[in-house]
Amino acid sequence: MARTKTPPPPPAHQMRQTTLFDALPRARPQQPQARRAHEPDALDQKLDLALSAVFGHQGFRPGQRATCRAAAQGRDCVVILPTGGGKSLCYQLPAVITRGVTIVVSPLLSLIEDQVSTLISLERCGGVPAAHLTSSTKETTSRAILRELHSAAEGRVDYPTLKLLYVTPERLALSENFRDVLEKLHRANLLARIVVDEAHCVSEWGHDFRPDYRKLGQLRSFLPGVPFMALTATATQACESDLRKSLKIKPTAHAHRTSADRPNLRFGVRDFSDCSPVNAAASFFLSHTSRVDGVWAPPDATPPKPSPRQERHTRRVALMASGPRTHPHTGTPSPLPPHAADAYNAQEDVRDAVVDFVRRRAGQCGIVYCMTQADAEACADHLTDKLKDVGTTAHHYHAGMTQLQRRVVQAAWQQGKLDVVCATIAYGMGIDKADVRYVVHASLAKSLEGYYQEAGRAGRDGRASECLMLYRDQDVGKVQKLLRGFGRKKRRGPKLQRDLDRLDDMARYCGMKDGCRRRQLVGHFGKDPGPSSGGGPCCDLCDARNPALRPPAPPPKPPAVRKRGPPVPQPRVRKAPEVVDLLGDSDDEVLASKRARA
Ligand SMILES: Nc1ncnc2c1ncn2[C@@H]1O[C@H](COP(=O)(O)OP(=O)(O)OP(=O)(O)O)[C@@H](O)[C@H]1O
Repeated sequence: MARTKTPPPPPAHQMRQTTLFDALPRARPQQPQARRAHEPDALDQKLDLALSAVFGHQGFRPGQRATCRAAAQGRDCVVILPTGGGKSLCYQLPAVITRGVTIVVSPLLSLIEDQVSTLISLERCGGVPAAHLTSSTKETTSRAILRELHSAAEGRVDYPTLKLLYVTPERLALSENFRDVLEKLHRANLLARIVVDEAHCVSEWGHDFRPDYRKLGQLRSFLPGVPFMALTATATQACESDLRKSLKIKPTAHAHRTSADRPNLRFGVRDFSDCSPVNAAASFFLSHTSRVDGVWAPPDATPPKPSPRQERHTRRVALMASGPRTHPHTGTPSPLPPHAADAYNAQEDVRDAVVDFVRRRAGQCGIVYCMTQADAEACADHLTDKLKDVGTTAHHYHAGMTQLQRRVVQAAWQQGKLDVVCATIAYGMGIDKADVRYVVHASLAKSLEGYYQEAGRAGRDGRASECLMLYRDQDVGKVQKLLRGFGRKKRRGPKLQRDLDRLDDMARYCGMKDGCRRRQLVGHFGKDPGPSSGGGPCCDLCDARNPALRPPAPPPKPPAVRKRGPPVPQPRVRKAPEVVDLLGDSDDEVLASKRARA
């Protein structure tokens, strides 16, 4: 009987793994949930397999599959997905299934560290090999990374173990050695892709322009043919076309832009500048609470709250009665001039509103954004102090803390040991916590783009969440001053004008008395999303117009029973003019009081 010969095993160097994907168990790919426009091919199967085996997801989110396919085929990509839409997967998955290293340029250290630690701790596949080269990378680690890349590029090892290497744009711009290694990797066909995350930083039309991002386009000249991928959540049309030009994105690039709409977010503004009618809607926003199942409903029995103006007046009268004012934290007497006392009161009002808002959401997780580091600390102290009874914990987070302090606070918050983080915008990018139920801005954001990105940290799990802005019109002046700069750093020219225009847009959003805040926000980034489908959360202005959500009108008073008889003479009461002023009585009463004094 003729025996069939088994072929000899290939030489060891041919048995190498070329990608991490090859090391994965050959499980059957999961059936895709949605019907696809094309027949699933080998690439689709590879994507499905890596999606479940490496990342543990059951299906792709809108836009992810097409982007992963285009990236794996070596095309340029531009991806504009809302915050929490799953942009990272669009470059991490292709990085895992293609040969070579993917370089990810990202603007923020905390974002980079977050991403790397998530990737290396993906347990299903024993972790995706990822690292970063930033100012926080230890010298020995940096040297080891560069050594490995050089070895692979020079053919001393078959391929680099690293699949994803995160760098800051500054690092890329500064390090000759790093540029050199990129060139060598490219020549050895081991440079898979350059990813530009938070790509709006490339454009001067973006709200967070970084000059070093602008230089990224130069990489095209010494890395010809290397595909680029640009991703952002907040790019207006102008910003998108500028970043395409700057990064020299090819016309054949795959583009995916979804509406910036986040239907699970409810937007509101509470105006502390005056007692505008918007405040009625805003108080209503504050007094409503979300149930865990995401249905919006008024709280069961809340005692009627005095309006902010009434509260302010009560406090001023009490202040006048209590003699010279003392600082609440230091205890030192501070005879404030009248305008400063006003500002101080407004600040107190804002903090009280934050306390009130957080108290109604005790046990939920949130972020409070503050303008300065001192504000963030004071706000966290205030919340901790006032919310002891409901067990809410709060801590500040800002750039003035050491890296270790920041890590401890972030870890406690991520693990649910801390309810609220009071932060400056340093805490904005890179927070991947699914169950943030609210984001409160205790001060004005500089632009709608920045605001939407920060507010977008809420509700990444898709469940109903709230975004509240506490607004005082004097904040506009403060932010304008910051934007104009001081002394030698004074700014001029068209860039300053663009920033001031963005601030105007932000102030206009806060001052809206009509219309829909969600439509205003989403329309700013592209197409108007149209009116809310109803039933879900929308904004304070829409809710105020919705008869189903209007608080029940108080029952009519029974008519007073008049007794007939001669009129009883009333004693005349004289009011001191300052008291009349403080209580905000009507002009008629002031006039009457003046007449009485005359
Ligand atoms: N296909 C998917 N199925 C389930 N979960 C997913 C999927 N894709 C991404 N996610 C999860 O969604 C969350 C948000 O993803 P990611 O951080 O990539 O969002 P993003 O668009 O980068 O947001 P941001 O702009 O805020 O950085 C992550 O926890 C991620 O694991």
